[in-house]
Amino acid sequence: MRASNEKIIIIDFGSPMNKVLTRKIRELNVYSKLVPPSITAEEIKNMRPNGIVLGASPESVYTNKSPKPDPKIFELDVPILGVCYGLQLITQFYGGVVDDTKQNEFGIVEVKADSRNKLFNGLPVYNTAHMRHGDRVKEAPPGFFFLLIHRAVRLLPLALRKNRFLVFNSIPKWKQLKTVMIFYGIFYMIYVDVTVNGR
Ligand SMILES: NC(=O)CC[C@H](N)C(=O)O
Repeated sequence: MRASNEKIIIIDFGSPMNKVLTRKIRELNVYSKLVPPSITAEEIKNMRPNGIVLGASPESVYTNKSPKPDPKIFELDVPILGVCYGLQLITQFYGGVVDDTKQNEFGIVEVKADSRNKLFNGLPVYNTAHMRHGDRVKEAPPGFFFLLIHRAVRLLPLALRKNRFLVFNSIPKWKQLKTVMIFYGIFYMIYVDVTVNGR
């Protein structure tokens, strides 16, 4: 496979999954770099990434001690993907509500996709995802909407906001996503091997 010139920056908020994510992106022949939350938007801009991933964390976004990125990253003209905690950060930043479900969930769950969206072209409507969380997105921010629904709790918004396209070289089994979309949050761990149709 030919290496692409693309570069993805992953902000590490403390979960070991962020290292897995970094490696998985590299396996797609896309350069990826894991950086601490203290990195500034200016520093990221100078790295000229094609996309930014806000990674997972054991912390909860609504506490004081939770790590936060430089809010100016949201002003950069770079697509952002939020995974888990990253999704919750985006939700909170844009005025949605994240709360505590008071029950930790760890393992495989069934999720239902909005099949009208091209992101899910060629994939079954019902799928499984690997989850590890205690919090949920209770209310999506204005302009965002849920694209993946957990059967029990609606905590899987893959939210569309702006037409900023993030292009990975290819995503095996998600090859339709040569165009992975926009500015969005995703709680669906496509990079975890145990996720059917994920990787
Ligand atoms: N996987 C995660 O990033 C979890 C985020 C957050 N700590 C939660 O419990 O929901």
